[in-house]
Amino acid sequence: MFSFLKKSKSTPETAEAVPATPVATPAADAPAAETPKLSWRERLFKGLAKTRAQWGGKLKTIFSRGKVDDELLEELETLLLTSDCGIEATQHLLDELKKAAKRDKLDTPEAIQQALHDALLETLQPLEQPLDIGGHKPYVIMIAGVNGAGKTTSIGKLAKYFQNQGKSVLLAAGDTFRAAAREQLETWGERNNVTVIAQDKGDPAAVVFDAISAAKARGIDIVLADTAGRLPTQLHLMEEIAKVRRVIQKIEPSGPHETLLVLDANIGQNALQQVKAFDKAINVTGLVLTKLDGTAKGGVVTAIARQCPKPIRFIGVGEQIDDLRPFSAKDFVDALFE
Ligand SMILES: Nc1nc2c(ncn2[C@@H]2O[C@H](COP(=O)(O)OP(=O)(O)OP(=O)(O)O)[C@@H](O)[C@H]2O)c(=O)[nH]1
Repeated sequence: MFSFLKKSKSTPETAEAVPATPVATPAADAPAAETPKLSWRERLFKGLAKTRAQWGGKLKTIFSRGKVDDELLEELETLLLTSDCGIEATQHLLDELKKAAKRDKLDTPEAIQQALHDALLETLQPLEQPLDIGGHKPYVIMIAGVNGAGKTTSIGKLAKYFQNQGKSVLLAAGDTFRAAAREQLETWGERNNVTVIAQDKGDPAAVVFDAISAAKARGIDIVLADTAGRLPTQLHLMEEIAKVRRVIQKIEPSGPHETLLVLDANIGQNALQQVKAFDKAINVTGLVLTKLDGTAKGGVVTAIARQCPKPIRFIGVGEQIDDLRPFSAKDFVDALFE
């Protein structure tokens, strides 16, 4: 019933190989079946509980004064900084609040809270740019990030997400460094009933090259290419991933059509360095922010918005297959204030 394909160097890919039959099966939902099904908004709300807990009570106390004075601004500054908003975004939000207070003569806790809500929303809105996968077939998405950021898991979730939109997907197991990553991807592929192109050992660029050839031969809509985790300080590995990108361009000159950097939200402010370093090496076009459920550092999205604005294509708020969705600034901000 599954059609994933494990490929080795000695068995070159051909168009006649096992055809992909990318149809979601009930098995794709198996891990989620034991828990009650929550809507995405409910899961987002639950996922952001830690960040909200950090804000919630404190915001009420801070805003209870009912006027925007120096003391309020100082307390709010501390709260925003401890939520990992970063200095630049914190200053921006405080300035916006001061402006609104003057303009609209804010004099109730509710009005001040609403003004902060609106300033946050305005700051994050530009990052809401959903991925448009039209225009190229196959649409090649390269996934990068540091070790353990959630790349392989996100690929599994994305495969399901795209299948639900009626798209066929092929996975490239470009993490040839960690054997378990390949196995993990194959498990995800099996669950989602999609082909996985893998090699036991070898060159990640070659795996991705083969995967794109296979996708072209089979008329697949989307290639999701995994890569091994690496730190921006490991220069030889950054060069390796830059090579993967160059090799993609050899077989698909317009690709990769999206280069996603996966960031673990727990790293807070370090996210900024990672975006800058990966962007330099592989021209990052979008972000996936994972593990927002495990952190009180959700404020890092505002730091990203102000200091290295890249579209946040998806956010992850849990380990289940449905726990990754496109970023909606309004849903995100609402979930922080509800
Ligand atoms: N709670 C939570 N856990 C997540 C989320 N996304 C990924 N994880 C978990 O994070 C861990 C690491 O995920 P992987 O997908 O293996 O990370 P990776 O980036 O592929 O790791 P390497 O291959 O070692 O670089 C796994 O236990 C995942 O289940 C999320 O949104 N929330």
